This record gives sequence, structure tokens and C-alpha cells, in this order.
Amino acid sequence: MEFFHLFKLIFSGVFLYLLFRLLISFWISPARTYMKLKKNGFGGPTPSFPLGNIEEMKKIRRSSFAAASSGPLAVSNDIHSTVFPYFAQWQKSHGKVFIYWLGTEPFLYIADPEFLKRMSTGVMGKSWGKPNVFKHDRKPMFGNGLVMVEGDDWVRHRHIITPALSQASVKAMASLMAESTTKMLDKWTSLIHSGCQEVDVEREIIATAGEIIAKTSFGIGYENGRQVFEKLRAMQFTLFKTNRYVGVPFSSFLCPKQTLEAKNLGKEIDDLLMTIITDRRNSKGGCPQKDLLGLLLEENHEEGRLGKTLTARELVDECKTFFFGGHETTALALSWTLLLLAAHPEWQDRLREEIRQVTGDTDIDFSMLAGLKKMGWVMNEVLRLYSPAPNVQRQTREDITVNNLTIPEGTNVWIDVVGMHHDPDLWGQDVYEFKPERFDNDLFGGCNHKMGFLPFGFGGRMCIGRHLTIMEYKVVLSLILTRFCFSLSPNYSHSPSVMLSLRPSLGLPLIVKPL
Ligand code: HEM
Repeated sequence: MEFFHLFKLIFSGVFLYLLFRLLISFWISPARTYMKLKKNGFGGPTPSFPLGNIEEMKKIRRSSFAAASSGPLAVSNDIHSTVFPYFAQWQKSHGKVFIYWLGTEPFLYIADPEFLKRMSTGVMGKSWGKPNVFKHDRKPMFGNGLVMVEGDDWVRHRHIITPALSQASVKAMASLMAESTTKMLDKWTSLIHSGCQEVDVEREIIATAGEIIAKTSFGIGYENGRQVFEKLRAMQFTLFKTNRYVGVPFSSFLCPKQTLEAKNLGKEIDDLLMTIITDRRNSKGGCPQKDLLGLLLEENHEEGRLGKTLTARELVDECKTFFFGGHETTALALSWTLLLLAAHPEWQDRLREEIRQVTGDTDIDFSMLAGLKKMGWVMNEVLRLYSPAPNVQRQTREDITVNNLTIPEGTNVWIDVVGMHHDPDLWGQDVYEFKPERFDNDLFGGCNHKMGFLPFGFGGRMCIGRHLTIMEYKVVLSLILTRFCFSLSPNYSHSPSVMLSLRPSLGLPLIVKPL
């Protein structure tokens, strides 16, 4: 009997302790942060417990979707109010810096480049965190790969990976890129000969960019990487469905099916990657390949160049990060480019002329790419209007003071890249127009603030793959434009939407004709 009482006492004690911890995590601590942010003068929509502002976001999205669906379909570049309708609406009442809540997680929304500059000045790359809530939710996708890792571990990972993506290393990849692109274009020729007039260019280019990353970073063909890509895509659709409640306590229990699905897909991808890694480790003879996987394995051999090795888990997470990050964003930049060129045929002609002048009658190679200046302007203008990475995220790991206001440690930061790229106050009244010439001799395209144009992020955590992207973009686009011309298809519905990256949610069919 006494034992039973003791057991009851211990059980009640543990129960009360857990309840207390839950109260602290999900109620007291967010409420304290809320008061602190309010006292510091940060405004924003009023949150409610436990959903924060999620319901309001969903409501605003629904009404914006209904308004868009009832209107005529046209290619308008004024997309901020369709991809982030709640931010566009809240900006009107709370300005370009405010707080909103995903469940019990506070997010500092920033679309003001001067505020961003002041906030980030003096904060080193390794001192920024990534939102814990996303790290947890997106674990099956990125694990502890470079996108999510923090502190000294981030420094170690970044040092190991940087050489694989330096300009010198990516140079050698040009011919592999040309090979995969030519294969895709030959397929388009066959499709057209068999009577097909339209090509879903997004689907095609994603597959080709996947093949390119599989070959250049992992030394494998598309077929071997295909399963990884298919599972990654399925996971992306599962994780980024808008009906989820990220930030709400115990949200995984609200969508158990999707949570389990993502977890299982994550496990299957890990197993596939482990096989690729083991095969490479066991492959005999020759000099070791200097691609991304080769460098990671070399680093992992014995004590590694930096005195520390990557664990098997870290190795898999980095591979996963590169499989995903290395193809989708570049493919989307190219896909949006073809849409804009289809809408602006005069720019197709200008680029073709430039390609002719730069390459003459020879095949394109790395040394010619710097000469494709107008293509560089077009790329920047596409990244401005349809930035494949529509936002950048951070989490403060210490209190940060900006303009005498304190942003408390632990606050998530959400930088609205689409918002800044479409802000007439920063770019002028022609902000929604496709005008690549704004980047002629101007790296910032005439934006009146240097932090108003952030397609690749900022500071020490800026995109590590940007050299690879610029090269791939120029090689692939040159080859496409020398063989085909494009025009808009009546079957295309312009509906850019965010599913981690900014995608044409209904595909991107274009009318394609051989030249
Ligand atoms: C158009 C193409 C691309 C765009 C728009 C893009 C955009 C971005 C952005 C906005 C960030 C976040 C930067 C920040 O937090 O400040 C980022 C980080 C990153 N990107 Fe890219 N990216 C592209 C291509 C690539 C490619 C081709 C790769 C890999 C081969 C890659 C790998 C990464 C990685 C690993 C990070 C994390 C870097 C870190 O935190 O240290 N990206 N990218």
C-alpha cells in the first residue's frame, strides 16, 4: 500500500513538472517575448493562443485566391500580394518591420533593407541561428546539413564544402552540363516532330538540372539519382502543404499522416544516399573524384583536413542538402526566364545575337561565359521578379539592438525577399516591368539600397552554390536559345506559389518552335 502511495506521489510530481515545463515553453515564455517586443515598440497583428496568426493567414490567403481566380489570367509580375497576401496586407497597417506569430513562435518580419543592414551589421555568419521550429519540421529534408547547421559546426561544414563549389571547381562541370542539356533538347526536337507543340519547360528543366547535380556533385547518372529526386519532391509536397500548423505546440499530432509520411520518406532517402556513399567508398582504382562527394569523403578519411571528420549522419545530410538545393532553385530560375522571354520575344533576339557574337561558330565553353553580359542582366532581372528563394530566415542567438530597439534572443527573423524585390519605394514605379537593362553596369539594378536585392541571401551565410548556378544558367540558356524559340501558350495559368521555393504551381507549358 505504501509503495502504491509512493508511486502515486512520484507520478503526480513528474506530471506536474512536465505540465510546468509545457506551460513555460508554450505559454509563459512566448507571452514574455510578446511583452518584450511590444515594449520595444514592435507592432504587428494580434496573435491568439495557440495558433498565433495562422488562422488569419489562412483566411487572407483564401480570399486572395478567390479574388485572383475570378479575374482574367494574365502574366503580371506584381506577385507579392498573391504569393504572400498576408504580408502584403499587414504591411499596409504595420509597415515593413513587424512581429507575427506562427503558433507560439514569434517571427520578426523584415522588408526594410536599412533595418536589415543595421540588424546584421556585426553579426557573424556563425553567430546566426536558423529557426529551431523549421529545423525540427524540415529535419527529414535537410537534417543538419549546411542550410540548417549553426556555430562552429557551420564553419567546419562550410570550409569543407566551399572548395567543391569554387569558380575553379565548377569550371570543369561545363561540358557535363552541356551534355545533359543537349539530351533534353534532342528530346524536344523529337516531341515536336511527333506533332507536339507545347513543352512543360519547368518539368523538363527540373529533370535536367537534377541530372546535372547528380553527375557533377555525386558522379552518378540521373537514373541512379532519380529515386532520390522523386522522394525529395514527394517530401517537399508533404512538408509544404499550406494546411499544416508549423509552430503550434504538438502540431505533428494535428497532421499525423503527413508527419509520418515525411519521416518515412526521409528515412528512405537516407538509405538511398548511404548506398551511393558506400558504393563510392568501395569503388576501386583511379584517382579519387574531386566532386562534392569526393571532397566530403576525402575529408572524412582519417582525421580530415580540418582535424575533424563528418559523421555518417552529417555526410548523408550534406548529400541530401545538395541533391535538393543544387537543382531546384537553378531550374526554377531558368524556367521563369523562359516564361519572361516568351512574353518578351525582343529579348530572345537580343540574347541570341549576343550568343552568336560571343561563341561564333564554336561550342560554348567556360571561358566564353563572362562575355554573356546581357544574359547576366536577364538572370538578375528574373531573380528579382521571381526569386526562387522567396525569403531568407534566421534566428537570433543573442539580444540584438537596432535603432535602440531590442530584438530578444530566440526571435525568428523572416526576411521577405519577394516583398523587397517588388517594392516601388526601392525600385521606382517600373518595379513590376521586366527590364533587364536596369542591371547594365549596376550590380544592384538601380535599387536605392544595397540590401534591397538579395536573391542569394546576405553575409557569411550567402548561398554557397551561386557560382555553379550562374554557370549552369548561362550554359543551359545559351544552348536552349540557339535551337528553339518560345511563345506563351493559352494553356498556361500564371500562378506562382511558394512551396519552399517559388514555383509555377500549375506547370509551365510554352509553345516551342525549332529555329
Ligand atoms: C538560382 C539559384 C539559387 C538561389 C536563388 C539560391 C538562394 C539561396 C539563398 C537565398 C540562400 C540563403 C542565404 C542566407 O541565408 O543568407 C541559400 C543558401 C544555400 N544555398 Fe543556394 N541558391 C541557389 C542555388 C544553389 C545551388 C546550385 C546550391 C548547391 C549546389 C545551393 C546550395 C545552398 C546551400 C548549401 C546554402 C546554405 C549556405 C549556408 O547557410 O552556409 N544553392 N541559397
